Amino acid sequence: MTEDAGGSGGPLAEPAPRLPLRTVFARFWPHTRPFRGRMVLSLALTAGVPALTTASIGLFQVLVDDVLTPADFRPFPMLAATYLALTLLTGVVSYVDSYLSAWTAERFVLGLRVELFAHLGELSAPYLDRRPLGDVLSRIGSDVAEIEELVLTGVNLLLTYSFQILFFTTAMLLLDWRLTLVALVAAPAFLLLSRLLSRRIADAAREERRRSGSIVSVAEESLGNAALVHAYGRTAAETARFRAENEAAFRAQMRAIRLESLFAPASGLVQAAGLLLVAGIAVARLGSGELTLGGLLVLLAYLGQLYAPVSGFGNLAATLYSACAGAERIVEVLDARPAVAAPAVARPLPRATGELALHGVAFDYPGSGRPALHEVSFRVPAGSRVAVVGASGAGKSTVVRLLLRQHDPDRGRVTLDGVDLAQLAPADLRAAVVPVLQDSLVFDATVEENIRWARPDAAPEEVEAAARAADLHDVVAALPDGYRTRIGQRGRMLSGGQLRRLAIARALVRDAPVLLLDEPTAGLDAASAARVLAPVRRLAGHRTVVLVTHRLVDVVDADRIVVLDGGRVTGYGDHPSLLRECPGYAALYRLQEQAGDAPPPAPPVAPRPLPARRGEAVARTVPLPAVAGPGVPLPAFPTVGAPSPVPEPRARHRVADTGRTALPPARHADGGRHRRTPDPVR
Ligand SMILES: Nc1ncnc2c1ncn2[C@@H]1O[C@H](COP(=O)(O)OP(=O)(O)OP(=O)(O)O)[C@@H](O)[C@H]1O
Repeated sequence: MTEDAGGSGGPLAEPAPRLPLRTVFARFWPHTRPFRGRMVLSLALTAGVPALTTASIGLFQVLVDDVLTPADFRPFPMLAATYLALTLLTGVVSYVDSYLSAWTAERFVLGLRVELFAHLGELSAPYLDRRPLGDVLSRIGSDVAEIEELVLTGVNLLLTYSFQILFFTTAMLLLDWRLTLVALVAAPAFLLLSRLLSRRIADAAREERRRSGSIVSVAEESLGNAALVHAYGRTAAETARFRAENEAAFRAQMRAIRLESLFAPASGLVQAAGLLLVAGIAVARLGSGELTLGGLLVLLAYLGQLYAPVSGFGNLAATLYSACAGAERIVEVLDARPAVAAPAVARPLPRATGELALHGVAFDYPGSGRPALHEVSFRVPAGSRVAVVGASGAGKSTVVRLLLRQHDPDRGRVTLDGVDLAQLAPADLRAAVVPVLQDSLVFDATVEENIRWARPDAAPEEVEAAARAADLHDVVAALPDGYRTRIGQRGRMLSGGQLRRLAIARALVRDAPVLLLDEPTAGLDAASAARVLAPVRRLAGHRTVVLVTHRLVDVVDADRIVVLDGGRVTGYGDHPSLLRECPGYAALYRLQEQAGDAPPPAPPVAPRPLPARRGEAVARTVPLPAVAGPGVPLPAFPTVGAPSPVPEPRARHRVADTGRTALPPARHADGGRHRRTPDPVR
């Protein structure tokens, strides 16, 4: 959060790179392809209106010269009928034109908005994490509409003005070409004026668009954190921050309006000078009989009509440059590429067994300048429960992000069933690895809809089975409408622990071979934590479970524990062996014990029956296969309590990036017959 309560800091939203108008136009013009037929029709109608107006004005010359001047009223009924018919036709044409233009404009905006939304979805978490959400929402909302101003309304106005100028100038030239040329000397003055003002208006518009993004960002951030703001009595400071953004937007808007408002009186002056010049010369020509009174009146009427589109051209430039400021913000989003790319040719993986491994993985967050992971290697055999532990900032969540392929490692490989994640089709990876994220994100929908969201074709019995497996069924049964109960914004109907279990039920219904839990017990008391972990324990043998946590008491019974410290693996083994041989782990455990983190109740040994994974009749058990494929070969790996399929190596802890042995093998009173800790990679 920016400390900008006094409005001294900059806006939350970053400025978008500037682009020439031409580039922006060329970028979005292809988006009009589906509407080109309607655009051509609209264009014909656009030309029709000034043509009909020109004819209506022409009737006045006939009225003055053939009816009023000679006081002969015989042609009048015919003239009146023609005028009425023209007016009616103009009305019909402009009605159809307005409807068609609005339809095309709205459809264009709709298509672009949906494309932008889908693209943001593809960019996903790492992109959105770096930007204020409010600014992104403001781009989806108002900035998209600006592009329509540029591409459709802009083109429409450009053509309307061109047709008007063409028809009125032709009619004037036919009436008196010399006077018409005099009248047109004012045109360059309009263009010069527009050139002078439009770029300044564009700068003001850019600042205004950016500040609009910041206003929504501050509102979203403050209202989203309303509980925190109230609890700390920061309402006034947040209001001041909101006001500061609004004041800045107001200043930018007023600057644009000042410049735009200058245009009207300045162009009025140019217009008046042109009209007076023409009127003076015309009166002289009237006196000499070179021009009829009807001709003079109609010429002046045409001239009045002509200046509107000429000055409209000037205004249009300003409108287009303002719209360009919004469009630049959309181009910036559309040009952003996902942090990871799908492979051109994916390796098929219809049904993964669920073996995961990191092979010498190093990773820096873009722009952070310091590595988050150094040469991390460990293996999670299919069907096992492996915990990744470590102090805050050790790199646990980074491991989760790499396992979900939100980022690719800078060095090394992350594999599923021996296949590099980068070679898998995104759909195969998502089908195989399902996360339960740190924040229990839920939708304002019913319990059933929230669980089924992970697999829309899940039958009601499958939803209930997942809820039972996640120890949620009894809670749901006690709700007013059972599974049909709406849980409200951010699931306020449920407690933190119940929300975690809902998130686990949602993951279970997905029926994926790998379940990835990121800090599932964070912020919960011991009893709630135990209820969240119990369903996870019951998954033993059914699915691969990777449990990331800083609470060691939660994972004492895990098959294997990976200890991370400063982005390095400093220990790998089961709890008893790590207690003996990994001093960092032992110290952390003792610290948590002293802090009163009681170990959870003993895990139930017999797993409750779970909904069997589709296509799997029997739960997998040891022995577990070794990681296949190129890179560091990983050995078969014993499950706690099961006989080891291979002779265990000598216990040791490797500092993973150097291969140096951190500790000598521990000597024990039992003559060294203690459980040995397998190395993460060998
Ligand atoms: N998006 C990011 N951009 C830059 N650096 C990051 C980002 N996320 C994490 N880091 C850095 O990477 C390192 C590892 O962070 P990570 O979130 O993986 O730790 P963690 O073990 O999950 O911590 P915690 O238990 O507090 O969640 C930290 O130094 C952190 O500052």
